[in-house]
Amino acid sequence: MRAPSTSANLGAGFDVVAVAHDAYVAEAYVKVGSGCGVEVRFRGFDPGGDNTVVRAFRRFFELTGVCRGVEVEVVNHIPVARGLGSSGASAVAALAGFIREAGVRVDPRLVVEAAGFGEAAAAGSPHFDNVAGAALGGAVVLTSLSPVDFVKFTPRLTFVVGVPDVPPMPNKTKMMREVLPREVEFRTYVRQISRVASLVAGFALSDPRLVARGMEDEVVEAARAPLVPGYHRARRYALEAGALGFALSGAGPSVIALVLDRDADAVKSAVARAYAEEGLRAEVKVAAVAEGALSQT
Ligand SMILES: Nc1ncnc2c1ncn2[C@@H]1O[C@H](COP(=O)(O)OP(=O)(O)OP(=O)(O)O)[C@@H](O)[C@H]1O
Ligand SMILES: N[C@@H](CCO)C(=O)O
Repeated sequence: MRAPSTSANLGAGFDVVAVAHDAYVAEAYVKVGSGCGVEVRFRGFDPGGDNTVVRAFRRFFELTGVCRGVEVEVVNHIPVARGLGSSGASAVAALAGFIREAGVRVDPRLVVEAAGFGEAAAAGSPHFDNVAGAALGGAVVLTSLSPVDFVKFTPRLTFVVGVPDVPPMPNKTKMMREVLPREVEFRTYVRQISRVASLVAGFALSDPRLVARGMEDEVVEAARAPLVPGYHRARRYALEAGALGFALSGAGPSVIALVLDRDADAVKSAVARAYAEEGLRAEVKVAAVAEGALSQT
């Protein structure tokens, strides 16, 4: 089973918006037997015993009242701790693999809720955006956090994803959530909800210029950008090269630019040049919106 990489937030949509893209994938190979409990092995990066997959299954079995013996092998091609949803995608791929192998029908909202709780192993607190994107694909908007509910759109969008090769900060997402302001000024709040409205309208109308307007953010990115190597130069060069919008991918350090197809190569080169001038190695890819893991169940 495969689950796509995702970019959460997209600027103003903190914790409630994510897009799934074909930049990378996480794979899970699942065997279902008798008994009750899950054993997970990781090929490549191993996050240790308390990981998102184990926590997601634990929550899934609680929510569904179903418990089976499950063996999972995860092969994660999504760069870890880079803001591309690696922790969430591995849990979603594993759960979707279980659903297919066990031949059960499950409300997608339960899958997203279980995997989102699993994210606490990575981020210190549950968040549902990355896992909703990995499960459903497309552009997902969380319309309720408790109980979890969402709307999926399938806009035709093209992105450039920049992944700087910087030493992973320990507990990166947890730390990036701790630097966020506790309060915002009311007029700031109103500007932000206008941006989220623009994100949603842009997804619904498949209008990249509306989506781009929602990728502005003066709360979360303002707090996080100073901690992200290359962010400002990559943003400036991407916009100068024709990008419509630019944002941190999730909690970073990766970045995501929204582009028209005709500008994709120019923006990709501009972002690569920005990182090179910062003395950073980076992988920069053009990516399209991807389908989610549950489309294969
Ligand atoms: N199944 C898993 N796969 C990857 N990382 C995991 C997993 N379970 C727990 N982790 C922990 O989470 C960290 C990566 O999660 P983190 O949230 O920091 O980044 P990410 O998921 O790659 O991207 P994003 O910022 O979009 O969430 C790893 O350093 C690891 O310690
Ligand atoms: N919405 C989460 C996404 C983490 O990838 C955050 O920004 O902390």
